[in-house]
Amino acid sequence: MQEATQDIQEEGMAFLETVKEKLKQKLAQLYETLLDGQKEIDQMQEYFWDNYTEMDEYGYEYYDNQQALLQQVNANQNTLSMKHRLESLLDSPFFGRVDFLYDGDEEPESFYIGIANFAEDTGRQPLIYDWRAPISSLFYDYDKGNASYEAPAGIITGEITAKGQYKIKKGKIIYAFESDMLIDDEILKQELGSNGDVQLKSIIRTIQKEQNEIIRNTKDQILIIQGAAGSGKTSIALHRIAYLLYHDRKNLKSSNILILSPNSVFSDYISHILPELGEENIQEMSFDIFAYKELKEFVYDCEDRYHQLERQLHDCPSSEIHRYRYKQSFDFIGQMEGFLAALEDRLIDFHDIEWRGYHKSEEDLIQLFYFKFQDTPILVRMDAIKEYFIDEVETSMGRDLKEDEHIYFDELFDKMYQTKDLYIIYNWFLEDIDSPVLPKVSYERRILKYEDVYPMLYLKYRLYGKKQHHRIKHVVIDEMQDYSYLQYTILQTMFDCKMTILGDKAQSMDEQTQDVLAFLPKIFGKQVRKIVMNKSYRNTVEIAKYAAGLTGICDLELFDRHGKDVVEKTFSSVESVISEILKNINLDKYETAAVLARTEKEAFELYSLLKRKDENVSYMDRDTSVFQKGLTITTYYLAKGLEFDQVFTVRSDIETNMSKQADYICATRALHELYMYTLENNK
Ligand SMILES: Nc1ncnc2c1ncn2[C@@H]1O[C@H](COP(=O)(O)OP(=O)(O)OP(=O)(O)O)[C@@H](O)[C@H]1O
Repeated sequence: MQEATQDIQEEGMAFLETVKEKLKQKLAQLYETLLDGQKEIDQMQEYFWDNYTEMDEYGYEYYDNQQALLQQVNANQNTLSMKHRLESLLDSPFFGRVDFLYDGDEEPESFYIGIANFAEDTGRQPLIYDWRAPISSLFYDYDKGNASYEAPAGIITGEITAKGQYKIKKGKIIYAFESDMLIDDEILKQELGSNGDVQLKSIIRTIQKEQNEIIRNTKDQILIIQGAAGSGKTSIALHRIAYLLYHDRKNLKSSNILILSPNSVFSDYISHILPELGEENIQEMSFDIFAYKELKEFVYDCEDRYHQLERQLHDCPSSEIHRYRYKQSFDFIGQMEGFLAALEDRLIDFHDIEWRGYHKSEEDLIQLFYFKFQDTPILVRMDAIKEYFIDEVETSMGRDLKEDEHIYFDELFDKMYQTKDLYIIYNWFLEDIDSPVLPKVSYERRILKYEDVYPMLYLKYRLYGKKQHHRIKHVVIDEMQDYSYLQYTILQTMFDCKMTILGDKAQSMDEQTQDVLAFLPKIFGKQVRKIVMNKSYRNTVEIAKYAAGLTGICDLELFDRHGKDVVEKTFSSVESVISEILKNINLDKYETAAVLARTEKEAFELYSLLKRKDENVSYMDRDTSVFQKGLTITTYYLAKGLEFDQVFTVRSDIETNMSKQADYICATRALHELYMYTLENNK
């Protein structure tokens, strides 16, 4: 073992020098190309300005010049991103090595694995293999001994004769050793023991076997990952995207991927991973913001999920909570479908249409409406009939209609609808099912409660039709437990593509933990594959055990990293809590710490008090878009998905139905130290 490690070290060191040399040569070539490219751009611009006035009257020369310029700018951009990639390779060219003896060969070959492929020239065998290359799976999946990997040509078999792990920083080896295990636990412990960052880290050096299986899964249409807090779900989903982009460059671009993330801070927190892995960043969106934009035409503003949650945290009547839940359920969709089936008769008043001798009788219109155009959504069906009629008229007149004539026809056909206002139609429905109706107010005063946002969006899609988002080929849904049956139904109709859906039922924001796994197969059909991950990596054993005890989770596997015991303390005043936090906070040792409260009001009060003692604290609310280093004060629900070196949970001693989940979410945010503080009588 000693000897083997020495080989790995010495050969690694020699190889490092060779690779660095080649990387430097390649970079020097790139600098030249960049300079030439820039010169070319300058000359093109100069030529353009000198000759602008003389360019031909049809603009062909102008157009050609612009195109040439654009091409050169793009070429420079590509060279620039290649330069960035090679510079980061120069800093740390590889982290793994596998010596593989192909069946039938006499000598093993060494493969070095890094963040990206690097070959001296295109077409030559790589010196460094991208962690996503087929051969690299040997590094993650096997110990020394018999092994195989899936290459484009089929399964390749052989034997791993040696494996090495390296840490290289600024071009120097920090450590190198031979490891006959998958990924040495000591290395993982070091990675996990390091301080938290304001950005989620890339885990390519230490991806675990069960995680690798998910990252490299290209087969399943809908992949659902139910994973314990800190099991690496978000990391895996993002590494999976990087893997899919690498393997299907022809069909999949970063613009074809959409991440539905809970809020802007979370988007910021995960935003740098893909660029770090050599891919472009991808679109992220909160479903609530999307829904709000879709309904903007009918309502002035919409509440988001956090408004609803805050109401629940402030003891709103249970009837209201039941109504909210009911409005997101399967049964509610059924009721709405019943309403829709009978809506046509109530909504439309057919009558004859007459224009300059051209005529459509009521019977004709009914025929067209119920037969010819029956598949067109109701509120745009009259438009289809109008176009049909206009077509007949124009053919017969032998000319196109003028703009004012079109306006006349628009009004004529629109008048047959009682209303096209979704807000009013939704209110008819609420009346029908004996639910409290929305206030009958002008557009500027229409603020939609959260319970009505998705029902109204569903209604909109059924009455106006929905946009198919064909450009999107993969959707990632994080925090899956926080989406309702209705939301998944809408998502299923919007996106007919692959999905990675991940979450943890124990981290539900609602007081009822909902198991979305129970209904997702009903919505997405047989194409669903579910994977459960029970091993938690984020927290120390002490914190993970404490957190598991809060919710009664007993099937959790813990990674063996130890730290301080969890501190539980009760206080009689908020001032004493503040001084205890200030006593224990250690930002000399750590990077990030959080004070997590239950409600917005409580969080803001703690923030104001802490701010008086220390300028360097940040308050995070639902509009915050950047996660800062240092001390952050926020609510438990906004801290979901994030992690901090130290966590101070401040809760009142009044138990509510949501206390358990809130405590669990807070506790599992802590990497190294957890303090659970209780404030008596909420003072
Ligand atoms: N294989 C790994 N190597 C190194 N670190 C890892 C690995 N897997 C997970 N981690 C670390 O564990 C922590 C938790 O990961 P992540 O946030 O992806 O988990 P999660 O399951 O989404 O958590 P939660 O649901 O609690 O928000 C992160 O710090 C991540 O870097």
